[in-house]
Amino acid sequence: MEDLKNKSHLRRAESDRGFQPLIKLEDLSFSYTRDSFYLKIPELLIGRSEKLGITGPSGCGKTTLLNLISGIIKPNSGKIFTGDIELTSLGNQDIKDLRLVKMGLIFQQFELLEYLSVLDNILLPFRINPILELQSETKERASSLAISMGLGDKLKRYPANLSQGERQRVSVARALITKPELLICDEPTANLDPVNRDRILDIIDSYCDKTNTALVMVTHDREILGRFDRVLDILEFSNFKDNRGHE
Ligand SMILES: Nc1ncnc2c1ncn2[C@@H]1O[C@H](COP(=O)(O)OP(=O)(O)OP(=O)(O)O)[C@@H](O)[C@H]1O
Repeated sequence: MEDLKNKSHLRRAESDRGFQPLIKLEDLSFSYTRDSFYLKIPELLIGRSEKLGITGPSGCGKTTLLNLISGIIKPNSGKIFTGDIELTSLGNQDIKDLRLVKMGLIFQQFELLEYLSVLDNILLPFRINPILELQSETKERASSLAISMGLGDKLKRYPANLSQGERQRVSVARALITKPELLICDEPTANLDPVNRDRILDIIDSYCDKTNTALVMVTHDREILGRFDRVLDILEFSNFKDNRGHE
């Protein structure tokens, strides 16, 4: 348990270079309507190149926290900052734009569009939002991301003809195509075997290391906790009760 609370990376970052968090949550509280579940987070700072793992039992609020950080849902009170921008002060369209430009999202179920090819799935953020301009350089970047993930010969295929591991690699490439400052992953390896799990995690790790991209990943898998700079147990912040007596 002590390991889970180890904040040495953050303290090191703070003392090394006058710590400037990429994400800051302040006095945050959140509950779903008429639901007894709530999250209360006095303060949470995520460093600019930090790798943060989020754990806790099913239903304790891990996905809820990711949705708050990415602005998909809004807190009842408190503030969320992305760099200098107060996300919680923005309107819905500005939040969407901010998410699109600064964050890459990867989900357990891959969330690929079945009627688009691998290449078009990777380019999706550019196709659905006019604030991102699709240039020939972007297509070249999509191809090289795909090649670096072992998908170079599958750019014209459709998701139905891919393996689970390949589908998740496409969704990782789609999350990285916008060069996000923060990669948000909700159990990205839950549907993969150990070989594909490690391949995906190695791709994400080395991309984040090379580009100083921050990473926030929800996981149930204790075997991968050693990959993170810090691991946060959401039970610290929620009033979650489960049938094994956790409170
Ligand atoms: N849209 C919603 N409306 C009402 N309650 C919700 C909603 N989404 C989630 N909840 C409840 O909020 C709590 C936290 O849910 P959340 O999905 O964040 O948990 P989790 O830790 O990610 O769970 P899991 O590990 O099973 O994915 C749960 O009790 C859940 O039932």
